[in-house]
Amino acid sequence: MEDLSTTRSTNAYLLSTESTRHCSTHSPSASALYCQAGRTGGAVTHGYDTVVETQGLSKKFGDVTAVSDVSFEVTRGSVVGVLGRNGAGKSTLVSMLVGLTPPSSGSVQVLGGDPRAARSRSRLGVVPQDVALPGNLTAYELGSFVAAHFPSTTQHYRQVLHSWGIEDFCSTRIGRLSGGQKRRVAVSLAFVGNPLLVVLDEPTTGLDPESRRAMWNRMREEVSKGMTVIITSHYLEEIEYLSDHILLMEAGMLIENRSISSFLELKRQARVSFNSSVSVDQVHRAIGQQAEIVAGRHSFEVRSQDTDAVVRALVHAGLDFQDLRVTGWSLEDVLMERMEEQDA
Ligand SMILES: Nc1ncnc2c1ncn2[C@@H]1O[C@H](COP(=O)(O)OP(=O)(O)OP(=O)(O)O)[C@@H](O)[C@H]1O
Repeated sequence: MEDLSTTRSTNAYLLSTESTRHCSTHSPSASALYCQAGRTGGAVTHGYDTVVETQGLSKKFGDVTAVSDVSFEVTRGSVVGVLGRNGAGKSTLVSMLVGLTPPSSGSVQVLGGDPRAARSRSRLGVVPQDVALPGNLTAYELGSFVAAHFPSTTQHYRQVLHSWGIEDFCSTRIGRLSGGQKRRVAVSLAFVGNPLLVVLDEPTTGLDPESRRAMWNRMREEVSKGMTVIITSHYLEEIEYLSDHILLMEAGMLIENRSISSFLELKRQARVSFNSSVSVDQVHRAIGQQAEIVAGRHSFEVRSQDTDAVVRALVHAGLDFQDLRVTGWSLEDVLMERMEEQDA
C-alpha cells in the first residue's frame, strides 16, 4: 500500500491531528481512517452475499475481556444494529471489524478478506465513535483527499457531501464547526469512497433532532440502493428505524443475534391503556382476575396477548373510560426486559 504519510503533503495536516481517548482503537486520525484503501487495492467485486463474517472473535485489554468469542455473519444489503450497555464491547467489536483493532483471537472477514487489507478497505466506509478530523482543513479539502484514495468513487466528492446536507459549512475550517457539524462531516466523508459496507459507531450522537432525522432518511436512501450498514447507537428509536437485524452485546458476549421483528415478538403482549375513575376491582371483574393490570390514580394499563378481547370486555362491562389506546412494545421495552433477564 502506498505510504500516504510521505507521498501527500496534505497528509502532514492529517497526521498532526490530535487523537484522543483509546487512540489505538477508537480514535484514529483521519488519515488512518479514510485513506487506508490505497490506490493499489483495486475495486472489490460486488459478488459477496456474506459481507462480514466473524468466528470466535475476542479482544482482551490486559485483564479486561472487551469482546468474548463472538461469531456472526452479516448478509449483503442488511442493516445491523449493535446494541448493549456502556462498556458492553460494541466499539471494540466494530473497531475489529474495520481493522483498526487487531483481535486477540478468532477471525474476521470483511468483503471476503482481512479488514486490514487494502482490497477490503477500498469498499469500506467507517465512522468511529471519536474521530479527530484536522481542524485546519475544510470538509471540501478532506473530501478531495479521501476521494483521491478510493478507486470506486462514482460521484464527485462535492456532490456526496452536499447530499448529506452539509453544503453550508463545507468551506469552513473543521476547527470552527460545532460538535454536531463535525459529526455530520465525519459521517458524510465515510460515503465519499462509494463503499459497499459502512460501519458507523454512534453516528448521530450530538446531533439535533432535525439533523438526526435527516441523516436517518439519507441513510435509508443508501440502504435502498443495496448498501450494507453496521451501526451502533444508544438511540433505540434510531436502531428500530434503520435496522432489520440486531446484535445485542452484554459484557463482551453476543447474547442476541436476530431480526428486529423476531426480537420484538419475544414480547407477545400488547398494552391497552385508558383513563377511568373506576376501581381496579371493577376492571378486574370486567376482564378477568388473572389479567395483568398496572393502575395509576385514574389511569390503567392492561397487558395482554389479546388486546381486542380486553377492549371488548371493557365495553361489554359498560365501564366508563376515556383516551383508550392500544400499543405494542417498543424495542426499548423488549430490550430492557431482556437485560433484566440477563441480570437475574
Ligand atoms: N484501549 C483500551 N484499553 C483498555 N480497555 C479498553 C480499551 N478499549 C476498551 N476498553 C474496555 O473494554 C470494554 C468495552 O469497551 P467498549 O468501548 O468496546 O464498550 P462500548 O459497548 O462501546 O461502550 P459505550 O456504549 O460506552 O461506547 C470496557 O470495559 C472498556 O473499558
